[in-house]
Amino acid sequence: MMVATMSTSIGSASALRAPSSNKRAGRSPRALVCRAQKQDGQARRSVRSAAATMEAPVGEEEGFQNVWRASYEADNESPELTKNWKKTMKVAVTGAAGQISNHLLFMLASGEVFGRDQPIQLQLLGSERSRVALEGVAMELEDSLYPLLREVQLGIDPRQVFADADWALLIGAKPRGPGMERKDLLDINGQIFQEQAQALNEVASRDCKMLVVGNPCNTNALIGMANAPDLPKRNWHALTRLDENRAKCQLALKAGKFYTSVTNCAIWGNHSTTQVPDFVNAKIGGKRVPAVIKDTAWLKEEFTPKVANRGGALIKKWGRSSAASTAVSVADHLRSLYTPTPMNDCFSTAVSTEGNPYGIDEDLVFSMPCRSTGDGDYEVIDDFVIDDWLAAKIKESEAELQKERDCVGHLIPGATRAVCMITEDTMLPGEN
Ligand SMILES: NC(=O)c1ccc[n+]([C@@H]2O[C@H](COP(=O)([O-])OP(=O)(O)OC[C@H]3O[C@@H](n4cnc5c(N)ncnc54)[C@H](O)[C@@H]3O)[C@@H](O)[C@H]2O)c1
Repeated sequence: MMVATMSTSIGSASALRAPSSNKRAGRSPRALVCRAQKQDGQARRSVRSAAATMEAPVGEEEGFQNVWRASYEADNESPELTKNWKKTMKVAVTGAAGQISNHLLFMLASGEVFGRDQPIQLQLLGSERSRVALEGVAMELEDSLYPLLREVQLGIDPRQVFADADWALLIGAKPRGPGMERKDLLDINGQIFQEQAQALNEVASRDCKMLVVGNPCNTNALIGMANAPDLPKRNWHALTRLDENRAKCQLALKAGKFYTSVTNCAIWGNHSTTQVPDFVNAKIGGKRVPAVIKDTAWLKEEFTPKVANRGGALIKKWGRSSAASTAVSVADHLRSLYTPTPMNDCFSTAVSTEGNPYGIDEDLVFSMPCRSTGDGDYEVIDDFVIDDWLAAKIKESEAELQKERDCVGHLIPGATRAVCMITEDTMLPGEN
């Protein structure tokens, strides 16, 4: 039972206090701790529920300006529920007041992503513009009464919000504004990821894993890994699972099968219109796709662009970019890392190409077929067949990523090249 409602409004005058009788009355409440502080030494307030207040007075913690925390303390009421729970996982999410997060946060808190035995603490990063909206998000999380959600922190400073994070889901990024060229967007969002990576390098768990969703996600992840030298490069991912899911759906529709029969379906390359959905190695009902869908022209000329342009087609219909299916694909991505990959299957994730078995430039973040033993880590599968068609397509996506890398050389420590050759105004997924 919750004993206090939380007001996270910045500067709200009334401090909420739970009835002090709750603990003594033996109700063992799920105690709510709420702190709201105003920045720059202005008036601050700290609120605690009775259960917590009786144990210790609230102090003002250094470095917690701009951070609002709602902490659900274990109430010891149901030891049966919690006795097999794992250690709380700290999951930082950026762009937490945005569309994708609005779906994803609730999936994370419910346990359907990391498991019903995995309590989590959400550390939510917003931008200056979205800070009030973020408080609304926290209110909805609170009202959802998720037992596994142990704590929520809100803030706009990555150095505070990323503290000890086990996972950082980096969703927040700026959309392209009117008249903005693609190279400008690479620069603007690249700066966000440079700053956030530096913060992760300083304060996150040394095993922290990062998933970049904000576009252009491959290059943002490349900037991230270069600016976080103390975190393992292989822990950086960029999301291409949505593209994989879209490819599976189209193959299943064409074959007249249910999508669960589509396996081994990889996306190669950039999360952009040069991405390569791999029908050469994909299977339907255990058979190679070209043996099931014999229409090669469809596979090459319709399927491939349809998957690559799906985001844009969706915007035309709906007026905004995919959010729910993106959140689902983030959940799929995370689950794939914590579930052993079945034999003869794979999942797609864009990761460092260092040491890759396909001869791809070793200094990129490139989507490739991977498998996991279920421990959160992955390996790149090394025996995919690369025919001439696939090889040529992979080269195109590689060339695009090389150009993107050159455009953001100024954000990559030690980069040897920082000349932007992207003159054409190509689109990011979802923009067209
Ligand atoms: N990789 C993929 O498959 C995929 C799919 C869909 C969307 N995306 C990308 O995901 C990103 C987010 O999409 P959305 O629909 O949620 O957008 P959105 O505009 O609804 O939300 C983005 C949020 O991020 C916040 N933000 C901006 N800069 C920030 C910063 N520096 N720190 C923290 N927060 C910041 C904004 O205030 C906003 O609340 C976009 O870049 C989009 O292109 C990627």
